[in-house]
Amino acid sequence: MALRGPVSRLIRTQLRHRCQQNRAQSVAVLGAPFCKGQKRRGVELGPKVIRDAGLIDRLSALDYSVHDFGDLSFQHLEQDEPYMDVKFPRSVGSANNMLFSAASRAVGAGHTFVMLGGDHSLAIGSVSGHAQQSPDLCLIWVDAHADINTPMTSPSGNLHGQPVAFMLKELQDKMPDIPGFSWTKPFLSSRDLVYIGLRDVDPGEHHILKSLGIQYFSMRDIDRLGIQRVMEVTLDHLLSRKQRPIHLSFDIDAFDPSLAPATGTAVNGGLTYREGIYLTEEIHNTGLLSAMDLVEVNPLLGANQEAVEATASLAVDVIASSLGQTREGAHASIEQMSAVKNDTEQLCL
Ligand SMILES: NC(=[NH2+])NCCC[C@H](N)C(=O)O
Ligand SMILES: [Mn+2]
Ligand SMILES: [Mn+2]
Repeated sequence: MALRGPVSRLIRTQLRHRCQQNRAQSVAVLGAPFCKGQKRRGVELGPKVIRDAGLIDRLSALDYSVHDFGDLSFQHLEQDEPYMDVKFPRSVGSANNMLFSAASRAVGAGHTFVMLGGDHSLAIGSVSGHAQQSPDLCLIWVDAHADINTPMTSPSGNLHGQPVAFMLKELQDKMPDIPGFSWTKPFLSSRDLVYIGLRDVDPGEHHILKSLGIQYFSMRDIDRLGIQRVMEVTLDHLLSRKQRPIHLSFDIDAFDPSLAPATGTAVNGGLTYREGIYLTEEIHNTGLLSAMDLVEVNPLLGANQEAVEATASLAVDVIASSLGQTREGAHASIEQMSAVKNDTEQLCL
């Protein structure tokens, strides 16, 4: 029986809106094959192995329209002397400037933005590009490391250990003028950031975390509280005052090296598979994830092909789960089915 009259018209209008909302759900994937934020070759191959592990098909199966924008191509700079102890400042600055524009455009066009690294220095461009469109965003940083060194505190001079220092307003007067970074401006308050998974924090970083009162959950905290409580407190901390867009910056080395061996700065005692997936499921369930990074997959550092594939496939699982893949299965809603079949009789089911 076909539905007629004002009620059915109302239902059909609502269906159309739902359908349009669903269609508006689109993901932009962008590769950033870049390695100059650290010294080991191979992390620039991250986007390729993550795509080869089936990322695009997995996201398409989740009912998104997936826009794969390919990889950025970064220019090679011949002259890039260290500044203080900071390595490759101009290369890192210019790569991030490109990424900044791309991220801002993707988010501005209404996509959920997924950046495939590359090393973690790329979060400077990715998060600041996102913030350009969503100034009230909050940041969840999942990592064995805090990546909040300043050039003065960094033990290595590697910029992948420093991206958060470029973002925080509270660290503005601790940051020198580094060549290549004149385009950056701090945009994040320390209360809008939460770390999960820390277990290798440098003394200068520890001092910054404590003196700014940054909310963090080390692996020890996860042992004590359990991942469920950690996510509850994380989301409460970031969202209880107001609902706002989330940026998830996920370093694959947050996982235990037995699960993610192909990475440059592996640290024992990391997240289990189930903790990592629960964490991303909870972020998805907020409905507020607006951009994410998946960084530090380095296929040249796996002991063999199997190790590389395990790491890349874990990266795909993290992204898919952040974007709504569930462990309990799912079926299309009645609204979706009726919209697809263009048949309101489905409603009688
Ligand atoms: N994104 C990463 N994997 N960072 C590792 C950083 C290691 C160390 N804390 C440093 O600053 O050099
Ligand atoms: Mn790390
Ligand atoms: Mn990192």
